[in-house]
Amino acid sequence: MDNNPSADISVDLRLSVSSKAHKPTAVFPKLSKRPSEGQKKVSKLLSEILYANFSTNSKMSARKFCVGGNWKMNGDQKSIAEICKTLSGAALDPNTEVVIGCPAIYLMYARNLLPCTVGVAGQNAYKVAKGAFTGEISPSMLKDIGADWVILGHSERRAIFNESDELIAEKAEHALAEGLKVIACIGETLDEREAGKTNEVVARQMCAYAKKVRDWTNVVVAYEPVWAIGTGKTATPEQAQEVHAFLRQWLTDNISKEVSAALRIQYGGSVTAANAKELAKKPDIDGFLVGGASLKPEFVDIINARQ
Ligand SMILES: O=C[C@H](O)COP(=O)(O)O
Repeated sequence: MDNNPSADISVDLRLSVSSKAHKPTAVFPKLSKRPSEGQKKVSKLLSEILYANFSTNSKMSARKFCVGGNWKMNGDQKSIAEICKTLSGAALDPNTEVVIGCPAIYLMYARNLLPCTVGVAGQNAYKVAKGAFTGEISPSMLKDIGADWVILGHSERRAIFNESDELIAEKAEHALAEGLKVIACIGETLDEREAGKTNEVVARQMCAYAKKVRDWTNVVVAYEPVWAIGTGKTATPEQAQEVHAFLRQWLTDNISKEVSAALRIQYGGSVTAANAKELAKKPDIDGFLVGGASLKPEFVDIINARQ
């Protein structure tokens, strides 16, 4: 039997977990006598395999909650100063990353008023660094004035400004190359949902990003069902979780297990202080992208939804 360590061993797969180290302490074969060398080898191997899986799961639960406020084309100096004052004076959950998507013209103004722990995002950026592109702004310009993020592929950019999956992916590729972090939006319309095409649509949008994005470290995906945006019709926590779980599996199948475990997926669409806590309990919802409510004091409660 020593020569064939895998033979005749029944293994107890339950993990003994140290709450401090978050590491299984041991996995031992059930033995009626002292373990042989072969059995010890099998036990060690199983411990390593299980610890590797456990580590991946630990990373999943360690995804830092990330809440974005997308102010869209709203605000002026006075109202922005008020929102920034509210955020500066509030006790924000230190375990939640906060990003404000501000109209480009007020980005530097907001940057100077917001706490330094709050990130600032452009709401769009073009796919090249500079040139004859009247009206556009580039990722390097955003970086130059203190933004560290950009929101790309929002459904309003897709629907109103006819941005294609391909253009959005090119923008993401360039923004990442310039050192910005990207909130990459996806989501289905009501017609697509009612036609049973939700998964197909979000997979197509993810595929487009995946053709251009090589390193997902600085990407957060925002799943925003278009029918829930600005309508007051939030996806139920179950509906949102179902799509987030599909996306997680899509990432495992098409990118890698590691990216799937680490990538944060936000939910967006009529998130309010009233529904944020329940949504935040879902295992694959790693934050929110908030429109209307991010302009109100209740945004603080949304940021703190996990407390
Ligand atoms: O980017 C944010 C989304 O469009 C959600 O907007 P909303 O919270 O007003 O529905």
